[in-house]
Amino acid sequence: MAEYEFLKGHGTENDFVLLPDLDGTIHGDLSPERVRALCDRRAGIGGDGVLRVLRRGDGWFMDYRNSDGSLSEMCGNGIRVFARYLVDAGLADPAQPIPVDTRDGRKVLTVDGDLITADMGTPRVLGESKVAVPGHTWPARHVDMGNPHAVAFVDSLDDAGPLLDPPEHDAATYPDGVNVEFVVRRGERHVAMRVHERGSGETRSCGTGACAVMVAAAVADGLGPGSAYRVDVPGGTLTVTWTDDDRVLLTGPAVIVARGTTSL
Ligand SMILES: N[C@@H](CCC[C@H](N)C(=O)O)C(=O)O
Repeated sequence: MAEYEFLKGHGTENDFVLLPDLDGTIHGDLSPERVRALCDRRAGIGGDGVLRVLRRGDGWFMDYRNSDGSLSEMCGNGIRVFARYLVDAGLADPAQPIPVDTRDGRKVLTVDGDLITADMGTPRVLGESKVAVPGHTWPARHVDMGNPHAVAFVDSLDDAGPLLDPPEHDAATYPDGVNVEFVVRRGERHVAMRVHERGSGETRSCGTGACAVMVAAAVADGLGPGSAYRVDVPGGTLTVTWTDDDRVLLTGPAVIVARGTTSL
């Protein structure tokens, strides 16, 4: 049985299985079944998603899959873990910006010791719809960070309940599903969130989600580009900066915690 190299890493406990496949010859067509097997927390390695590391031209491509095997355009924590892998493996110089292509286009990462910042590009602040869990319904702001988000401000993070199932949402607004964030205020420019991710369920952090939350909070506060928020997630703390030139920067820790081989 063939054995393949893997690594395991996380960004604020949003965890991933990394599959180095630099020239694209190892993993072929990474099937949803294999992704589910790798992400299985009992029979597999366990993770919220898979990051396949591909070389593309003179740069890199992050082939991201949710734990249910579905594709997403972008993963903000995943791309920071991806950059950590490149640096640890000697494939990228931490003193230089690191460009990584994704299904949402090129992102550029910068490394500052334990912290990695991803330039996530320009957010799209769209309309409002509703999200619901049993017993609660909230208005939710649609923010597109390359992938879709619905941001709901709630009285207590407990109100979201166990989040075992995807929250109800407007299928016309989100024909491909949605990542739903529940947010409370913690202080000035400081919020806390829980998230139910499309394709992965409740996770302990979501980078694109933290960016969507920051943007929704800033808009609600009458702010916009030129502001920064602390965003607490169950797995740690992220900093999101909305720059004067309308780009969103996501900063936080990203670590590789294990490496080995697998036949999965
Ligand atoms: N955890 C990620 C987002 C992963 C993709 C998402 N579940 C989707 O389907 O859009 C992040 O850190 O951004």
